[in-house]
Amino acid sequence: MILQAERLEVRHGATRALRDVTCEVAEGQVLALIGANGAGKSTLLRALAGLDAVRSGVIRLFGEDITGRSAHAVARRGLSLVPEGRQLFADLTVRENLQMGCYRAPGDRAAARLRFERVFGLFPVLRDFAERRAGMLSGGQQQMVAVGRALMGEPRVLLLDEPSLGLAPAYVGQILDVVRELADTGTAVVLAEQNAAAALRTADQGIVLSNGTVTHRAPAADLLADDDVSRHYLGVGGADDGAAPSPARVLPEGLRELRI
Ligand SMILES: Nc1ncnc2c1ncn2[C@@H]1O[C@H](COP(=O)(O)OP(=O)(O)OP(=O)(O)O)[C@@H](O)[C@H]1O
Repeated sequence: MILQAERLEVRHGATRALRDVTCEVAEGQVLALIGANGAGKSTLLRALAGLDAVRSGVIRLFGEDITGRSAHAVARRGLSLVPEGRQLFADLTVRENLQMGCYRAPGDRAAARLRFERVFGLFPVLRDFAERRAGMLSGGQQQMVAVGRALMGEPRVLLLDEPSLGLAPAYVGQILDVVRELADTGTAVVLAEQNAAAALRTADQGIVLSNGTVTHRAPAADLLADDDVSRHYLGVGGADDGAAPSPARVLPEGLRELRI
């Protein structure tokens, strides 16, 4: 396993955001993290990336204990996080934003050019918009820049926090296709998503988080077929729904979601 976490506990003040969470991801595999709002998905990704302090438990990257290491040290060992909300530099161009991702693996000009080519190969629209300011792009295109920027550091492990959030279905498919492609070329990916059905269709393994603990752990295909998971996280239509599934939101009986 490239990345392993054992019995993690993370607190935010008085809130125990993660309790006894164990997970792992292998080279070439996608692990989907499923769960409702506030379940602990972002906290788990941030803990793995060295951004949230781990109170107890162990994180190993390539077999090395990295628990308590700084985010910078973890990044240098080949792990990259694409945070929720993208966090691009809106006033810089697409090319400049991508360039920012190179700091982890500076290399020479030729190496940088190859990395640009790889990102443009995965997201051709970014080549066309390379000199545009990132803030002018659509949400889906900005998400591509965020993923592309992470890839410029040539990570062996990629953590993605809700990459489909707010995107049109066409973009969701495009981003998740690239995620699959990255895994198929050897990257280990951890994908946190409320868009559970789409994530599980992309993933090899999945875990479901609820209130900071793991409630289900299984191959992604088994989770897609699981009645309990389907009812709570996959929305109407569940695994067979080809369209973008509804987000995991369980409303009290009698209440209908208000769509504006
Ligand atoms: N900086 C923080 N300070 C205090 N509490 C926090 C902080 N970040 C998260 N929490 C709490 O920790 C718990 C887990 O939150 P987390 O953001 O990890 O969940 P999530 O599954 O990623 O949800 P979302 O999909 O809304 O991002 C929640 O109860 C949340 O309110």
